[in-house]
Amino acid sequence: MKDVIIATKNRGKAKDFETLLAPYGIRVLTLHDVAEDLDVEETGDTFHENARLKAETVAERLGKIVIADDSGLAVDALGGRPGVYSARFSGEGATDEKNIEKLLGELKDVGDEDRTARFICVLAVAGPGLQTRYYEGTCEGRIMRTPAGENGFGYDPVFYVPNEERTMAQLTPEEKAAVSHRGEAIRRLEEDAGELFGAAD
Ligand SMILES: O=c1[nH]c(=O)c2ncn([C@@H]3O[C@H](COP(=O)(O)OP(=O)(O)OP(=O)(O)O)[C@@H](O)[C@H]3O)c2[nH]1
Ligand SMILES: [Mg+2]
Repeated sequence: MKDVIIATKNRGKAKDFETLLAPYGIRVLTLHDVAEDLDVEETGDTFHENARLKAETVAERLGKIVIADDSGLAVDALGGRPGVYSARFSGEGATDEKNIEKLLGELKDVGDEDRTARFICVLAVAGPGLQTRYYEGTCEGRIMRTPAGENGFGYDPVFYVPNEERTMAQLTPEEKAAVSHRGEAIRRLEEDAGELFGAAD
């Protein structure tokens, strides 16, 4: 069993990574396991910048290779918002529920045709002696008018995936892994995984 460190405190993300990496016999460690006290300020304007900040700060602290994930929801009718601010959309003390409420409020008068959106995920891999690398994934969908489904996290209950004819939160973890932005980014990283993390046991 190999350990891979994901520089995140988001338990929903961590679960996504567990599902994605379990087939390779990889155990996921997060900041809750390796550096609970570390809070990296996400001061960047782009997913790449914030992913780099998180990956490089944690890699430097631990002296190990780490993966960071910066991700979010871009809604066309909102000019790409909430984007890099997805986690903080509803302001101080934001929760998934409050973020969804704000999103549905802003889209209240937007017709079905114009509710297109995408999830974006940028993974950064940083480590000692390594030039930081990036892997990107996206997932196209539409914003529902009411939440549906219990799985996943964040905006998953209001993100409808046309090909699956269900919301992201109505998919099983394995189904989400197959279609999500995070899944696509991990599959791109896979090509370099042997070199970065050593051959799987
Ligand atoms: O419904 C969703 N399904 C997903 O699959 C997903 N991926 C990202 N998001 C949203 O985008 C924010 C990331 O912001 P983010 O990258 O800064 O992460 P975070 O602050 O939650 O944790 P950390 O990794 O920074 O510790 C999250 O909180 C969510 O609101 C998602 N929502
Ligand atoms: Mg964050």
